[in-house]
Amino acid sequence: MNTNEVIVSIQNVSKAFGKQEVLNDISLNVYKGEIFGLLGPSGAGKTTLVKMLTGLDLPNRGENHLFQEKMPSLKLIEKIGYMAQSDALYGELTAKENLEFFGALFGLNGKALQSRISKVMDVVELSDHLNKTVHHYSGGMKRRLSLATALLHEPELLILDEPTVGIDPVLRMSIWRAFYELNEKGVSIIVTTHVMGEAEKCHRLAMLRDGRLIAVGTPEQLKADTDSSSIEEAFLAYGGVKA
Ligand SMILES: Nc1ncnc2c1ncn2[C@@H]1O[C@H](COP(=O)(O)OP(=O)(O)OP(=O)(O)O)[C@@H](O)[C@H]1O
Repeated sequence: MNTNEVIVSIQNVSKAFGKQEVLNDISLNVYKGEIFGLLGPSGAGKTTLVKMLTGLDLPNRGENHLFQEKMPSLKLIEKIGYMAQSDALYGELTAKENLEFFGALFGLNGKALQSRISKVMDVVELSDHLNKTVHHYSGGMKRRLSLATALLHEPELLILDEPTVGIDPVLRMSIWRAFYELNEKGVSIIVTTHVMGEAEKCHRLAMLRDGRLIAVGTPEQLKADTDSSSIEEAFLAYGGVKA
């Protein structure tokens, strides 16, 4: 369901921590309706880039625009769902209590909040564990609950930082099914990964290495342009190191 409407515009963005340049002149558009992947090995700069897209960090040079609004912008908070790399959940609370807390932050309450909670728990297949203390959740369940918190306020754009890291292949497939279902309902998704198989599931991909953009395109284009039979081969052909 790709469209021509640009919802994320990354314009000549660079970022350094001290003397270490972590992102170098990145320019990139993401269109409404896309599942867009940021692929690169550990340390490539994926998290740094998505943090800037959510407004949690600022570039040293360049600008990020989301929905035609320069980031950071408080106005956009309701349009974005962000799932960070590490789960930001309260272990001593139940899943329901966690979701009530995060829902309240977005101004949800009463029946509307309870209805959203049951909907998002259904999406992540955790409905049977609503009243379980998060402390007793497995790592994979926590990832899925984090996704549920990102979905609560029905964001138009989901930004997911390695959402399936540490999750077994069966669960990974069920999470990707959830992404496709959300996408079919009009949600655009930006997802970071270093897993080649996941990159293949995205509509378009940006390949990052050492803070530089080395290629952008559909998985099919990237493979065809490098005469590769896999995304991994294409990544190496573009000058990436093994992710
Ligand atoms: N707050 C910070 N202070 C100093 N250096 C940082 C900071 N955040 C990130 N870095 C450095 O920036 C580089 C890129 O990190 P980043 O987390 O963006 O990479 P990544 O592609 O997301 O990697 P991973 O897949 O391991 O999460 C790394 O060398 C990291 O050490």
